[in-house]
Amino acid sequence: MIGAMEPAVRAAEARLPASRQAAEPVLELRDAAVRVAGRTLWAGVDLTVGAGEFTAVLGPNGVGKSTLVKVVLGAHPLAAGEVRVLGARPGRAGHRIGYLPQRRSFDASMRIRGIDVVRLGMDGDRWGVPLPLPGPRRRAARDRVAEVIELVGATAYAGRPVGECSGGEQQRILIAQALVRRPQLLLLDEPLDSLDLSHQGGVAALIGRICQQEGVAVLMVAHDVNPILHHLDRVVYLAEGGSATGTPQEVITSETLTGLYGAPVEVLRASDGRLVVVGRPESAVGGHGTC
Ligand SMILES: Nc1ncnc2c1ncn2[C@@H]1O[C@H](COP(=O)(O)OP(=O)(O)OP(=O)(O)O)[C@@H](O)[C@H]1O
Repeated sequence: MIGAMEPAVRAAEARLPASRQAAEPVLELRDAAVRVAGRTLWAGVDLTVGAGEFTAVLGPNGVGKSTLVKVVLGAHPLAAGEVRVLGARPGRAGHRIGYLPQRRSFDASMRIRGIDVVRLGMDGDRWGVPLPLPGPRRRAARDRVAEVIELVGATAYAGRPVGECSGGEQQRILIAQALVRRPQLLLLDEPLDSLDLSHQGGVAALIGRICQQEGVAVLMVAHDVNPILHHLDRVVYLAEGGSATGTPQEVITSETLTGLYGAPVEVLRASDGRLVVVGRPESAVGGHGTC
């Protein structure tokens, strides 16, 4: 097992402005391990995420990436170690966390408009008929919905039925919904899944911008690191029983992945900068062999 790469974390933190270095971490995991159905999925995860930082969770299918997100949400317990979310135990942060679950999309017959989907992020967790908000609060809510729709670049189609929107447009609407209550931490579970390459690039750039402009920390499960590679501050790479944490340049190397898998793995860089991982059980950096 490869533990956390503390020098890597220190190097990443040294790049941050002093105000952000001093602030309390948004998310901290210390020597964390998870068991599911009597099996240790991953262990030794050490991770510190500060405001405005973009972290990817990588690893093969079934290794426990979504389970890590559930740990942060407080929906799955750790078997060992510690986790702190916004200075408290998981499950206490409420609307300070925005969450986009895996494989959410809308049926083509869905008539609700994009703007209404975003507005549901404001108060959709409350049961019953909503009480009318007083004027100033109603205006503030409406302005925030418009602001966040503009932020994700969805103004042109937010008034259309969401079922008529493309996969990439729906993903932007859903990201807007997760952002509408100004979360400090955004959890995204494979938001690029099923998008074509150009939409992947657009949504990846959007998420990078959200980190920088809004100061939101993002933890994103990804199956292919390449679309987000240039926006990332660090990665958590999970493998059966172990983990490695650091900048992409430190973790996605032949040496680190060979140690993590306990079998020869080669990381190649294509002429366009994409990473290609060869000789391991299943791809988590791109397509198997090439990407
Ligand atoms: N409630 C459960 N009971 C038993 N096993 C479970 C349960 N929930 C998850 N698992 C198992 O735990 C493992 C990790 O699941 P998880 O969804 O976290 O993996 P993942 O890395 O996100 O996978 P993928 O890349 O395929 O989405 C899987 O083998 C899954 O079958």
